[in-house]
Amino acid sequence: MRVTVVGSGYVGTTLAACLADAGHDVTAVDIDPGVVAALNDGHAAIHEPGLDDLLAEHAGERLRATTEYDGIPDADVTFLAIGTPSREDGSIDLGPLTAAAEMTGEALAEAGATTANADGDDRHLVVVKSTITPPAVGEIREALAAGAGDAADRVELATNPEFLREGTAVDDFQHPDKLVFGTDSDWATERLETLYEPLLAATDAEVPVVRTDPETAVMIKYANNAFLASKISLANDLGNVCKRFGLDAYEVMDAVGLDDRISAQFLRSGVGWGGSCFPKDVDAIRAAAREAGYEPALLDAAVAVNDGQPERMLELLDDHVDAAGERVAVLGLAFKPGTDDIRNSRAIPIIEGLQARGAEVVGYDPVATANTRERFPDVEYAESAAAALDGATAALVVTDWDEFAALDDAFDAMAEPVVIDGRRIVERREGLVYEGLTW
Ligand SMILES: NC(=O)c1ccc[n+]([C@@H]2O[C@H](COP(=O)([O-])OP(=O)(O)OC[C@H]3O[C@@H](n4cnc5c(N)ncnc54)[C@H](O)[C@@H]3O)[C@@H](O)[C@H]2O)c1
Ligand SMILES: O=c1ccn([C@@H]2O[C@H](COP(=O)(O)OP(=O)(O)O[C@H]3O[C@H](CO)[C@@H](O)[C@H](O)[C@H]3O)[C@@H](O)[C@H]2O)c(=O)[nH]1
Repeated sequence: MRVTVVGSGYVGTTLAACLADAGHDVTAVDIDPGVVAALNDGHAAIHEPGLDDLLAEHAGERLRATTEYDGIPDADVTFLAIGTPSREDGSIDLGPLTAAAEMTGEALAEAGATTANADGDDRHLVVVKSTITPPAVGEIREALAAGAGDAADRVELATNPEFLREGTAVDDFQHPDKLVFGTDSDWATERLETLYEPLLAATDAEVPVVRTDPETAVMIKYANNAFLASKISLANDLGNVCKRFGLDAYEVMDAVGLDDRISAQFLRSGVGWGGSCFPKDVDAIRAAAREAGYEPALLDAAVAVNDGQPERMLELLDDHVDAAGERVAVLGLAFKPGTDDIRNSRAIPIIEGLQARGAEVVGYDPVATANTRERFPDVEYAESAAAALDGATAALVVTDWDEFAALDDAFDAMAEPVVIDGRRIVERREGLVYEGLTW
Protein backbone atom coordinates (compact mmCIF):
# COMPACT_ATOMS: atom_id res chain seq x y z
CA MET A 1 0.00 0.00 0.00
CA ARG A 2 1.00 3.64 -0.36
CA VAL A 3 1.09 5.29 3.05
CA THR A 4 1.76 8.82 4.23
CA VAL A 5 2.83 9.39 7.83
CA VAL A 6 2.45 12.99 8.93
CA GLY A 7 4.69 13.78 11.91
CA SER A 8 8.07 12.08 12.26
CA GLY A 9 8.74 11.94 15.98
CA TYR A 10 9.04 8.82 18.13
CA VAL A 11 5.79 7.34 16.87
CA GLY A 12 5.79 8.64 13.28
CA THR A 13 9.35 7.57 12.53
CA THR A 14 8.82 4.12 14.03
CA LEU A 15 5.55 3.72 12.14
CA ALA A 16 7.07 4.89 8.84
CA ALA A 17 10.18 2.69 9.17
CA CYS A 18 8.24 -0.41 10.24
CA LEU A 19 5.59 -0.01 7.52
CA ALA A 20 8.34 0.37 4.91
CA ASP A 21 10.00 -2.71 6.34
CA ALA A 22 6.68 -4.56 6.04
CA GLY A 23 6.73 -3.81 2.30
CA HIS A 24 4.64 -0.64 2.06
CA ASP A 25 5.62 2.44 0.10
CA VAL A 26 5.90 5.18 2.72
CA THR A 27 6.20 8.95 2.61
CA ALA A 28 7.04 10.63 5.91
CA VAL A 29 5.99 14.28 6.26
CA ASP A 30 7.36 16.62 8.92
CA ILE A 31 7.45 20.40 9.21
CA ASP A 32 10.99 20.23 10.59
CA PRO A 33 13.46 20.23 7.65
CA GLY A 34 16.19 18.80 9.93
CA VAL A 35 14.03 15.77 10.73
CA VAL A 36 13.25 15.30 7.03
CA ALA A 37 16.92 15.59 6.00
CA ALA A 38 17.95 13.03 8.63
CA LEU A 39 15.30 10.55 7.46
CA ASN A 40 16.30 10.91 3.81
CA ASP A 41 19.86 10.38 4.94
CA GLY A 42 18.84 7.05 6.48
CA HIS A 43 18.88 7.84 10.16
CA ALA A 44 16.48 9.08 12.84
CA ALA A 45 16.58 12.43 14.59
CA ILE A 46 15.87 10.50 17.83
CA HIS A 47 17.60 7.66 19.68
CA GLU A 48 15.60 4.45 19.37
CA PRO A 49 17.21 1.01 19.18
CA GLY A 50 16.86 -0.68 15.78
CA LEU A 51 15.35 2.35 14.08
CA ASP A 52 18.49 3.49 12.25
CA ASP A 53 19.00 0.00 10.79
CA LEU A 54 15.51 0.07 9.27
CA LEU A 55 15.93 3.62 8.00
CA ALA A 56 19.33 2.89 6.48
CA GLU A 57 17.80 -0.08 4.67
CA HIS A 58 14.67 1.63 3.33
CA ALA A 59 15.45 5.36 2.97
CA GLY A 60 15.49 6.38 -0.67
CA GLU A 61 13.76 3.11 -1.59
CA ARG A 62 10.42 2.36 0.08
CA LEU A 63 10.73 5.33 2.43
CA ARG A 64 11.00 9.00 1.53
CA ALA A 65 10.63 12.11 3.69
CA THR A 66 9.39 15.56 2.76
CA THR A 67 8.13 18.78 4.33
CA GLU A 68 5.31 18.92 1.74
CA TYR A 69 1.76 17.58 2.03
CA ASP A 70 1.12 17.47 -1.72
CA GLY A 71 1.81 13.74 -2.14
CA ILE A 72 -0.99 12.78 0.27
CA PRO A 73 -3.69 12.27 -2.39
CA ASP A 74 -1.55 9.53 -3.98
CA ALA A 75 -1.58 7.47 -0.80
CA ASP A 76 -4.09 4.81 0.25
CA VAL A 77 -3.85 5.78 3.91
CA THR A 78 -2.55 8.85 5.74
CA PHE A 79 -1.54 8.61 9.40
CA LEU A 80 -1.39 11.63 11.67
CA ALA A 81 1.32 11.08 14.30
CA ILE A 82 1.57 14.62 15.63
CA GLY A 83 2.33 15.50 19.25
CA THR A 84 -0.55 16.29 21.60
CA PRO A 85 1.20 18.17 24.44
CA SER A 86 -0.40 19.23 27.73
CA ARG A 87 -1.75 22.72 28.30
CA GLU A 88 -1.44 24.46 31.69
CA ASP A 89 -4.65 22.84 32.97
CA GLY A 90 -3.56 19.35 31.87
CA SER A 91 -5.89 19.18 28.88
CA ILE A 92 -4.28 18.36 25.53
CA ASP A 93 -3.24 21.06 23.12
CA LEU A 94 -4.90 19.97 19.88
CA GLY A 95 -3.41 22.91 17.92
CA PRO A 96 -0.63 21.07 16.06
CA LEU A 97 -2.81 18.03 15.29
CA THR A 98 -5.73 20.18 14.15
CA ALA A 99 -3.38 22.12 11.85
CA ALA A 100 -2.02 18.89 10.38
CA ALA A 101 -5.56 17.51 9.88
CA GLU A 102 -6.63 20.69 8.13
CA MET A 103 -3.54 20.72 5.90
CA THR A 104 -4.16 17.06 5.06
CA GLY A 105 -7.75 17.95 4.11
CA GLU A 106 -6.52 20.85 1.95
CA ALA A 107 -4.03 18.63 0.15
CA LEU A 108 -6.84 16.18 -0.60
CA ALA A 109 -9.17 18.98 -1.73
CA GLU A 110 -6.59 20.30 -4.17
CA ALA A 111 -6.45 16.92 -5.86
CA GLY A 112 -10.27 16.69 -5.94
CA ALA A 113 -10.35 14.36 -2.90
CA THR A 114 -7.88 11.70 -3.98
CA THR A 115 -6.52 10.22 -7.11
CA ALA A 116 -8.05 6.81 -7.62
CA ASN A 117 -6.12 4.07 -5.86
CA ALA A 118 -5.02 0.87 -7.52
CA ASP A 119 -8.46 -0.62 -6.84
CA GLY A 120 -10.16 2.42 -8.37
CA ASP A 121 -11.32 3.69 -4.96
CA ASP A 122 -11.24 7.48 -4.70
CA ARG A 123 -11.93 7.65 -0.93
CA HIS A 124 -9.09 8.53 1.40
CA LEU A 125 -8.59 7.19 4.91
CA VAL A 126 -6.97 9.50 7.46
CA VAL A 127 -5.95 7.68 10.64
CA VAL A 128 -5.18 9.46 13.89
CA LYS A 129 -2.22 7.73 15.55
CA SER A 130 -1.81 10.50 18.11
CA THR A 131 -3.27 10.02 21.57
CA ILE A 132 -6.45 12.12 21.77
CA THR A 133 -9.46 12.18 24.08
CA PRO A 134 -12.89 10.96 22.91
CA PRO A 135 -14.30 14.51 22.60
CA ALA A 136 -11.25 15.51 20.53
CA VAL A 137 -12.10 12.98 17.81
CA GLY A 138 -14.94 15.21 16.63
CA GLU A 139 -12.67 18.26 16.55
CA ILE A 140 -10.12 16.50 14.35
CA ARG A 141 -12.89 15.18 12.10
CA GLU A 142 -14.17 18.76 11.71
CA ALA A 143 -10.67 20.13 10.96
CA LEU A 144 -10.14 17.50 8.30
CA ALA A 145 -13.54 18.20 6.75
CA ALA A 146 -12.94 21.96 6.85
CA GLY A 147 -9.68 21.51 4.94
CA ALA A 148 -11.18 19.05 2.48
CA GLY A 149 -14.17 21.33 1.65
CA ASP A 150 -16.24 19.85 -1.19
CA ALA A 151 -14.14 16.67 -1.09
CA ALA A 152 -15.04 16.01 2.59
CA ASP A 153 -17.54 13.26 1.80
CA ARG A 154 -14.77 11.18 0.26
CA VAL A 155 -12.45 11.53 3.26
CA GLU A 156 -12.96 9.31 6.30
CA LEU A 157 -11.37 9.57 9.73
CA ALA A 158 -10.32 6.58 11.81
CA THR A 159 -8.30 6.20 15.00
CA ASN A 160 -5.63 3.61 15.62
CA PRO A 161 -3.94 4.33 18.98
CA GLU A 162 -0.36 3.30 19.48
CA PHE A 163 0.93 1.33 22.48
CA LEU A 164 4.68 1.26 21.76
CA ARG A 165 7.14 2.19 24.47
CA GLU A 166 10.17 4.37 23.93
CA GLY A 167 13.40 2.44 24.06
CA THR A 168 11.68 -0.64 22.59
CA ALA A 169 9.55 1.15 20.00
CA VAL A 170 10.51 -0.92 16.96
CA ASP A 171 10.09 -4.24 18.69
CA ASP A 172 6.83 -3.17 20.33
CA PHE A 173 5.43 -1.97 17.00
CA GLN A 174 6.42 -5.15 15.21
CA HIS A 175 5.13 -7.40 18.02
CA PRO A 176 2.06 -5.66 19.45
CA ASP A 177 -0.04 -7.09 22.30
CA LYS A 178 -3.10 -5.87 20.42
CA LEU A 179 -4.23 -3.65 17.57
CA VAL A 180 -7.13 -1.25 18.05
CA PHE A 181 -9.02 -0.05 14.97
CA GLY A 182 -11.52 2.75 15.61
CA THR A 183 -13.56 3.21 12.45
CA ASP A 184 -16.97 4.32 11.19
CA SER A 185 -17.16 1.83 8.32
CA ASP A 186 -16.20 -1.66 7.19
CA TRP A 187 -14.28 -0.04 4.34
CA ALA A 188 -11.97 1.75 6.80
CA THR A 189 -11.55 -1.37 8.97
CA GLU A 190 -10.65 -3.45 5.92
CA ARG A 191 -8.13 -0.88 4.79
CA LEU A 192 -6.42 -1.00 8.19
CA GLU A 193 -6.51 -4.79 8.13
CA THR A 194 -4.80 -4.83 4.72
CA LEU A 195 -2.20 -2.38 5.98
CA TYR A 196 -1.29 -4.41 9.06
CA GLU A 197 -1.52 -7.80 7.31
CA PRO A 198 2.19 -8.13 6.44
CA LEU A 199 3.20 -7.06 9.95
CA LEU A 200 0.93 -9.62 11.56
CA ALA A 201 2.10 -12.31 9.14
CA ALA A 202 5.68 -11.68 10.26
CA THR A 203 4.95 -12.37 13.95
CA ASP A 204 4.50 -15.83 15.38
CA ALA A 205 2.03 -14.58 17.97
CA GLU A 206 -1.72 -14.39 17.51
CA VAL A 207 -2.37 -10.64 17.83
CA PRO A 208 -5.89 -9.72 18.98
CA VAL A 209 -7.51 -7.02 16.85
CA VAL A 210 -10.10 -4.84 18.57
CA ARG A 211 -12.55 -3.37 16.05
CA THR A 212 -14.59 -0.53 17.47
CA ASP A 213 -15.65 3.07 16.88
CA PRO A 214 -13.09 5.93 16.81
CA GLU A 215 -14.04 7.37 20.23
CA THR A 216 -13.92 4.02 22.06
CA ALA A 217 -10.55 3.29 20.44
CA VAL A 218 -8.94 6.43 21.82
CA MET A 219 -10.52 5.84 25.25
CA ILE A 220 -8.90 2.38 25.27
CA LYS A 221 -5.54 4.11 24.90
CA TYR A 222 -6.15 6.45 27.87
CA ALA A 223 -7.54 3.63 30.00
CA ASN A 224 -4.44 1.58 29.19
CA ASN A 225 -2.00 4.31 30.21
CA ALA A 226 -4.06 5.42 33.21
CA PHE A 227 -4.14 1.82 34.43
CA LEU A 228 -0.38 1.28 34.04
CA ALA A 229 0.53 4.61 35.63
CA SER A 230 -1.87 3.95 38.52
CA LYS A 231 -0.46 0.46 38.93
CA ILE A 232 3.03 1.93 39.42
CA SER A 233 1.64 4.56 41.79
CA LEU A 234 -0.06 1.86 43.85
CA ALA A 235 3.24 -0.05 43.95
CA ASN A 236 4.91 3.18 45.08
CA ASP A 237 2.27 3.90 47.70
CA LEU A 238 2.59 0.38 49.10
CA GLY A 239 6.38 0.67 48.74
CA ASN A 240 6.42 3.81 50.88
CA VAL A 241 4.45 1.88 53.51
CA CYS A 242 6.95 -1.01 53.29
CA LYS A 243 9.84 1.41 53.81
CA ARG A 244 8.18 2.74 56.99
CA PHE A 245 7.94 -0.82 58.29
CA GLY A 246 11.57 -1.54 57.34
CA LEU A 247 10.37 -4.03 54.73
CA ASP A 248 11.51 -4.65 51.17
CA ALA A 249 8.72 -3.61 48.78
CA TYR A 250 10.30 -5.66 45.99
CA GLU A 251 10.00 -8.87 47.99
CA VAL A 252 6.38 -8.00 48.71
CA MET A 253 5.43 -6.98 45.16
CA ASP A 254 7.30 -9.87 43.55
CA ALA A 255 4.98 -12.14 45.50
CA VAL A 256 1.92 -10.03 44.71
CA GLY A 257 2.83 -10.16 40.99
CA LEU A 258 2.62 -13.95 41.03
CA ASP A 259 -1.14 -13.55 41.06
CA ASP A 260 -2.24 -13.93 37.42
CA ARG A 261 -4.94 -11.32 37.95
CA ILE A 262 -2.28 -8.74 38.82
CA SER A 263 0.81 -9.79 36.75
CA ALA A 264 4.40 -9.01 37.61
CA GLN A 265 4.79 -6.09 35.22
CA PHE A 266 4.79 -2.42 36.20
CA LEU A 267 5.15 -3.14 39.90
CA ARG A 268 8.67 -1.69 40.17
CA SER A 269 8.44 0.97 42.84
CA GLY A 270 10.86 3.88 43.12
CA VAL A 271 11.16 7.47 41.95
CA GLY A 272 8.06 7.19 39.78
CA TRP A 273 6.83 7.45 36.23
CA GLY A 274 7.89 10.07 33.74
CA GLY A 275 8.16 10.33 29.98
CA SER A 276 6.13 11.95 27.26
CA CYS A 277 3.06 9.78 27.78
CA PHE A 278 1.99 8.76 31.30
CA PRO A 279 2.08 12.27 32.85
CA LYS A 280 0.50 13.92 29.81
CA ASP A 281 -2.11 11.25 29.20
CA VAL A 282 -3.21 10.87 32.82
CA ASP A 283 -3.51 14.66 33.05
CA ALA A 284 -5.46 14.81 29.78
CA ILE A 285 -8.03 12.19 30.76
CA ARG A 286 -8.40 13.79 34.21
CA ALA A 287 -9.02 17.18 32.57
CA ALA A 288 -11.44 15.69 30.05
CA ALA A 289 -13.31 13.87 32.83
CA ARG A 290 -13.62 17.11 34.86
CA GLU A 291 -14.81 18.95 31.77
CA ALA A 292 -17.51 16.27 31.49
CA GLY A 293 -18.46 16.74 35.17
CA TYR A 294 -16.65 13.79 36.79
CA GLU A 295 -13.92 14.00 39.45
CA PRO A 296 -11.50 11.10 38.82
CA ALA A 297 -10.35 10.66 42.43
CA LEU A 298 -8.17 7.60 41.91
CA LEU A 299 -6.30 9.14 38.97
CA ASP A 300 -5.78 12.33 41.01
CA ALA A 301 -4.26 10.20 43.77
CA ALA A 302 -2.02 8.33 41.30
CA VAL A 303 -0.56 11.66 40.19
CA ALA A 304 -0.15 12.91 43.77
CA VAL A 305 1.78 9.78 44.79
CA ASN A 306 3.97 10.08 41.69
CA ASP A 307 4.68 13.76 42.27
CA GLY A 308 5.79 12.99 45.83
CA GLN A 309 8.43 10.33 45.03
CA PRO A 310 11.32 12.62 43.96
CA GLU A 311 10.89 14.67 47.15
CA ARG A 312 10.91 11.45 49.20
CA MET A 313 14.20 10.55 47.53
CA LEU A 314 15.66 13.97 48.40
CA GLU A 315 14.45 13.61 52.01
CA LEU A 316 16.37 10.32 52.26
CA LEU A 317 19.44 12.20 51.05
CA ASP A 318 18.83 14.88 53.70
CA ASP A 319 18.82 12.14 56.34
CA HIS A 320 22.48 11.40 55.50
CA VAL A 321 24.04 14.51 54.00
CA ASP A 322 23.71 18.27 54.02
CA ALA A 323 24.00 18.73 50.25
CA ALA A 324 24.73 22.49 50.36
CA GLY A 325 28.05 23.12 48.60
CA GLU A 326 28.61 19.38 48.10
CA ARG A 327 29.21 17.56 44.84
CA VAL A 328 26.20 15.27 44.28
CA ALA A 329 26.04 12.82 41.38
CA VAL A 330 22.80 12.14 39.53
CA LEU A 331 23.08 8.81 37.74
CA GLY A 332 20.59 8.61 34.90
CA LEU A 333 18.86 11.55 33.26
CA ALA A 334 16.54 9.88 30.72
CA PHE A 335 12.99 9.11 31.90
CA LYS A 336 13.79 5.40 31.46
CA PRO A 337 16.64 3.33 30.06
CA GLY A 338 17.06 2.87 26.31
CA THR A 339 16.08 6.40 25.34
CA ASP A 340 17.56 9.90 25.24
CA ASP A 341 14.13 11.36 26.04
CA ILE A 342 14.06 13.50 29.19
CA ARG A 343 10.46 14.70 28.90
CA ASN A 344 9.05 14.59 32.45
CA SER A 345 12.08 12.61 33.57
CA ARG A 346 12.23 12.22 37.34
CA ALA A 347 15.77 13.59 36.97
CA ILE A 348 14.25 17.05 36.48
CA PRO A 349 12.67 17.46 39.97
CA ILE A 350 15.70 15.69 41.47
CA ILE A 351 18.15 18.16 39.89
CA GLU A 352 15.91 21.09 40.82
CA GLY A 353 15.69 19.82 44.41
CA LEU A 354 19.47 19.45 44.62
CA GLN A 355 20.00 22.92 43.20
CA ALA A 356 17.52 24.33 45.73
CA ARG A 357 19.68 22.75 48.44
CA GLY A 358 22.77 24.47 47.00
CA ALA A 359 24.42 21.25 45.82
CA GLU A 360 26.94 21.12 42.98
CA VAL A 361 25.18 18.72 40.66
CA VAL A 362 27.11 16.43 38.32
CA GLY A 363 24.93 14.44 35.95
CA TYR A 364 25.63 11.35 33.91
CA ASP A 365 23.60 9.46 31.35
CA PRO A 366 24.81 7.23 28.51
CA VAL A 367 22.64 9.01 25.89
CA ALA A 368 20.52 11.78 27.42
CA THR A 369 23.22 14.29 28.37
CA ALA A 370 22.73 16.56 25.33
CA ASN A 371 18.98 16.88 25.95
CA THR A 372 19.51 17.53 29.67
CA ARG A 373 22.21 20.13 28.97
CA GLU A 374 19.60 22.17 27.04
CA ARG A 375 17.31 22.09 30.08
CA PHE A 376 20.03 22.55 32.72
CA PRO A 377 23.01 24.33 31.07
CA ASP A 378 24.62 25.08 34.47
CA VAL A 379 24.90 21.49 35.59
CA GLU A 380 28.23 19.67 35.18
CA TYR A 381 28.03 16.56 32.97
CA ALA A 382 30.41 13.63 33.36
CA GLU A 383 31.59 11.30 30.59
CA SER A 384 31.00 8.20 32.68
CA ALA A 385 29.26 7.11 35.86
CA ALA A 386 32.68 6.60 37.45
CA ALA A 387 33.68 10.19 36.60
CA ALA A 388 30.42 11.48 38.09
CA LEU A 389 31.00 9.53 41.31
CA ASP A 390 34.61 10.68 41.63
CA GLY A 391 34.73 13.03 44.63
CA ALA A 392 30.94 13.07 45.10
CA THR A 393 29.46 13.22 48.58
CA ALA A 394 26.34 11.38 47.48
CA ALA A 395 24.84 9.74 44.41
CA LEU A 396 21.16 9.63 43.45
CA VAL A 397 20.23 6.88 41.00
CA VAL A 398 17.31 8.02 38.90
CA THR A 399 17.28 5.80 35.77
CA ASP A 400 17.74 2.02 35.77
CA TRP A 401 20.40 1.78 33.06
CA ASP A 402 22.00 -1.70 33.20
CA GLU A 403 25.49 -0.23 33.47
CA PHE A 404 24.67 1.12 36.94
CA ALA A 405 24.16 -2.44 38.17
CA ALA A 406 27.75 -3.23 37.17
CA LEU A 407 29.26 -0.30 39.12
CA ASP A 408 31.56 -1.48 41.86
CA ASP A 409 35.01 0.05 42.47
CA ALA A 410 33.74 3.39 41.13
CA PHE A 411 31.97 3.96 44.47
CA ASP A 412 35.36 3.87 46.23
CA ALA A 413 36.27 7.20 44.60
CA MET A 414 33.34 8.98 46.30
CA ALA A 415 34.11 11.48 49.06
CA GLU A 416 31.25 9.93 51.08
CA PRO A 417 29.78 6.65 49.79
CA VAL A 418 26.11 7.66 50.18
CA VAL A 419 23.89 6.13 47.48
CA ILE A 420 20.17 6.87 47.31
CA ASP A 421 18.74 4.43 44.78
CA GLY A 422 15.47 5.40 43.14
CA ARG A 423 15.32 2.33 40.87
CA ARG A 424 16.78 -0.62 42.82
CA ILE A 425 19.56 -1.03 40.29
CA VAL A 426 22.61 -0.76 42.58
CA GLU A 427 23.43 -3.70 44.85
CA ARG A 428 23.68 -3.03 48.57
CA ARG A 429 27.27 -3.77 49.51
CA GLU A 430 29.75 -3.28 52.28
CA GLY A 431 31.24 0.19 52.39
CA LEU A 432 28.18 1.87 50.86
CA VAL A 433 25.71 3.91 52.84
CA TYR A 434 22.83 2.62 50.75
CA GLU A 435 19.19 3.77 50.87
CA GLY A 436 16.57 2.27 48.61
CA LEU A 437 13.49 4.41 48.12
CA THR A 438 11.04 1.66 49.00
CA TRP A 439 13.24 -1.17 50.22
N1 LIG B 1 6.33 8.75 22.30
C1 LIG B 1 5.67 7.63 22.53
O1 LIG B 1 6.22 6.66 23.07
C2 LIG B 1 4.23 7.49 22.16
C3 LIG B 1 3.62 6.22 22.18
C4 LIG B 1 2.27 6.10 21.83
C5 LIG B 1 1.54 7.23 21.46
N2 LIG B 1 2.15 8.45 21.44
C6 LIG B 1 1.37 9.60 20.99
O2 LIG B 1 1.70 9.83 19.61
C7 LIG B 1 1.68 11.25 19.33
C8 LIG B 1 3.04 11.67 18.79
O3 LIG B 1 4.01 11.49 19.82
P1 LIG B 1 5.58 11.60 19.54
O4 LIG B 1 6.24 11.26 20.83
O5 LIG B 1 5.93 10.85 18.31
O6 LIG B 1 5.70 13.17 19.25
P2 LIG B 1 6.99 13.99 18.84
O7 LIG B 1 6.85 15.31 19.46
O8 LIG B 1 8.21 13.16 19.06
O9 LIG B 1 6.84 14.13 17.25
C9 LIG B 1 5.88 14.92 16.60
C10 LIG B 1 6.45 15.35 15.24
O10 LIG B 1 5.41 16.05 14.53
C11 LIG B 1 6.01 17.11 13.81
N3 LIG B 1 4.97 18.08 13.46
C12 LIG B 1 4.36 18.99 14.27
N4 LIG B 1 3.42 19.65 13.57
C13 LIG B 1 3.42 19.14 12.31
C14 LIG B 1 2.66 19.39 11.14
N5 LIG B 1 1.68 20.30 11.10
N6 LIG B 1 2.95 18.68 10.02
C15 LIG B 1 3.93 17.75 10.01
N7 LIG B 1 4.67 17.47 11.09
C16 LIG B 1 4.42 18.14 12.24
C17 LIG B 1 7.09 17.63 14.73
O11 LIG B 1 8.08 18.36 14.02
C18 LIG B 1 7.63 16.31 15.33
O12 LIG B 1 8.72 15.79 14.58
C19 LIG B 1 1.28 11.91 20.66
O13 LIG B 1 -0.10 12.10 20.67
C20 LIG B 1 1.68 10.89 21.72
O14 LIG B 1 0.91 11.00 22.88
C21 LIG B 1 3.47 8.60 21.76
O1 LIG C 1 7.39 -0.94 37.02
C1 LIG C 1 7.61 0.16 36.50
C2 LIG C 1 7.50 0.39 35.11
C3 LIG C 1 7.75 1.67 34.61
N1 LIG C 1 8.10 2.68 35.44
C4 LIG C 1 8.33 4.05 34.90
O2 LIG C 1 7.20 4.40 34.10
C5 LIG C 1 7.59 5.30 33.08
C6 LIG C 1 7.05 4.86 31.75
O3 LIG C 1 7.68 3.65 31.35
P1 LIG C 1 7.22 2.82 30.06
O4 LIG C 1 5.78 2.56 30.13
O5 LIG C 1 8.13 1.66 29.92
O6 LIG C 1 7.60 3.85 28.90
P2 LIG C 1 6.79 4.74 27.83
O7 LIG C 1 7.63 4.78 26.63
O8 LIG C 1 6.40 6.01 28.48
O9 LIG C 1 5.49 3.88 27.45
C7 LIG C 1 4.19 4.14 27.98
O10 LIG C 1 3.58 5.23 27.31
C8 LIG C 1 3.45 5.01 25.88
C9 LIG C 1 2.89 6.28 25.27
O11 LIG C 1 1.51 6.40 25.44
C10 LIG C 1 2.56 3.81 25.65
O12 LIG C 1 2.40 3.61 24.24
C11 LIG C 1 3.17 2.57 26.31
O13 LIG C 1 2.30 1.46 26.14
C12 LIG C 1 3.35 2.88 27.80
O14 LIG C 1 4.00 1.77 28.45
C13 LIG C 1 9.12 5.36 33.13
O15 LIG C 1 9.51 6.56 33.78
C14 LIG C 1 9.52 4.15 33.95
O16 LIG C 1 10.71 4.34 34.66
C15 LIG C 1 8.23 2.47 36.81
O17 LIG C 1 8.53 3.39 37.57
N2 LIG C 1 7.98 1.21 37.30
